[in-house]
Amino acid sequence: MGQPIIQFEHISKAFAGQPVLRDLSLSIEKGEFVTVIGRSGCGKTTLLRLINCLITPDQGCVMVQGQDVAQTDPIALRRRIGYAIQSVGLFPHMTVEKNIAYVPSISGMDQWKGKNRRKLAEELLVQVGLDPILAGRYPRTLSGGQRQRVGIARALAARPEILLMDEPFGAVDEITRGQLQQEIRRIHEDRGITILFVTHDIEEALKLGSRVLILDQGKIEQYAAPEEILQNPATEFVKQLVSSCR
Ligand SMILES: Nc1ncnc2c1ncn2[C@@H]1O[C@H](COP(=O)(O)OP(=O)(O)OP(=O)(O)O)[C@@H](O)[C@H]1O
Repeated sequence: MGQPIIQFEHISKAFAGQPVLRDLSLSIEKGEFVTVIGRSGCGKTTLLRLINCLITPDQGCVMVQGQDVAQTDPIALRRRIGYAIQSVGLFPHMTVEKNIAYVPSISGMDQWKGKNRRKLAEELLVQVGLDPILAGRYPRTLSGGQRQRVGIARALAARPEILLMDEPFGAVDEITRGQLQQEIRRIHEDRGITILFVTHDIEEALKLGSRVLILDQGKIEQYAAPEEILQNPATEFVKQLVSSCR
């Protein structure tokens, strides 16, 4: 095992005096697919946003690829880390192609210049299971599921080594969700990318994760492979969480 790609070292974070994460330490190895689960408000989004420096810890540090994120230019850091969220946040005045090309373009990635841009955007659309013809459309003309997929394509465009996904499949129907799950699995396998994926659904967490991180009250209840969690739940909380999955 090499150096962890992401490390939380004694992280504490409170909002308005309310502790959200308490002295949390965690190492994530390169290439893992970590699913993050816990009750609403337990700090899942906070954990993700500490990685790309959208928020800063009160105590402790977060290391990404061996570098303390507090010492890293946050803009450069965010360009290296894909971020896909439930609300997607596509730019409404830009075509799908331009949305997807946005980060690579502002990062000065040469291969995204000129005619090649359409080709690369179309390739990404195909990877996330969409018809490449959508490249020329505007977000408002897409369905919710299509927008979700474009959001993932956009997060992947700059070929990040880390992809943060915050309930990316929360707003789609069950069939689309199943398809998106397969697609993200395939992308994970093909690219060898490290993924952190927040979900409310324990079955999804166990199905997708190479490791599952279970949080409660700002602490780690268990961080282990799905089989281990099912066979040896570390706490009463984990036992209850997985009780419906046996
Ligand atoms: N910017 C902020 N200002 C104040 N409080 C915040 C802020 N961000 C998060 N919180 C609070 O911190 C706690 C954890 O929030 P977080 O979004 O990390 O939870 P979560 O586990 O992702 O929740 P959910 O599953 O509902 O999305 C919540 O009580 C939330 O209200």
